[in-house]
Amino acid sequence: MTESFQLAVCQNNVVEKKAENIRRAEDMIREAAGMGARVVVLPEMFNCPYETRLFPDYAEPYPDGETVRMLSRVAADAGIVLVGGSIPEKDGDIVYNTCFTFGPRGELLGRHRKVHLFDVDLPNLRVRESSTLGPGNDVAVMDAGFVKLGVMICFDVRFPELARLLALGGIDVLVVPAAFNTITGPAHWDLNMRARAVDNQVYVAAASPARDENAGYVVYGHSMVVDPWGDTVARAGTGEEIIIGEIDPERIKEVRARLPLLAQMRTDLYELRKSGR
Ligand SMILES: NC(=O)CCC(=O)C(=O)O
Repeated sequence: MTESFQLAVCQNNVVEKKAENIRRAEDMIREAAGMGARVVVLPEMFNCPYETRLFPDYAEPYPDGETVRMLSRVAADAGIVLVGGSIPEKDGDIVYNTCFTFGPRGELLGRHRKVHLFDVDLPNLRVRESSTLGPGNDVAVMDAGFVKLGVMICFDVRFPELARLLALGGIDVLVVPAAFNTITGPAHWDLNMRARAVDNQVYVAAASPARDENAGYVVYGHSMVVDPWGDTVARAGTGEEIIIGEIDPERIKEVRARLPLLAQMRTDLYELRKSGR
């Protein structure tokens, strides 16, 4: 990465009607591009209420789905890199929680299927993503020319090994489309985003949907951009909002020069193995 640029995170409301979610996302992406953003990020399941039983009904295939067509078209119209949050993606008999990223000509830069499914038992909150979703099996660095990006979807962010693989692959920004909730959010949202930034000395851009107190699953909100030192560059409230953070290559260089963590790894003692799949 050689030059600074503006990155925007869109924290959109998600309602029951899929078409309305797609329309709202398009409006916010165009607004963010108009504010000068070169990279725009959407949240996890931005076109679908976050309820596991609904994922198959909202699922669509690539490249013929209405949501992915909109993402590609708007990325090209606005000339931006668009990290399309995530949507339920249908491939054969399996539904994945998938992030599609498009480049400034509307080309597909990469696809990340959520690797770690959110199967948890929390106080008053039991979630089994695996009841309707299959896990992804790939880790990919996306090279957009002026920046290298890696994507982890929500629960993925709790697995530092995946972030480290992406950092070793040379990413500048770790993008986390997410939908934490009002139980884990206050405890662990900022902590995880800042920790992944500090561990790997990269920027982290975390995107949440806006909060709806009447939803079956109440999301945390507070989308944020964190710099490689762990400082919060921008942070949303809980409502619908666009936040913008500057991504500066000099900041990455400075932090890595002061604390050369990646260069000081004891790979003679430990090793991360990429799966053979
Ligand atoms: N959608 C998710 O993966 C939620 C993850 C979450 O809330 C967490 O605390 O982790």
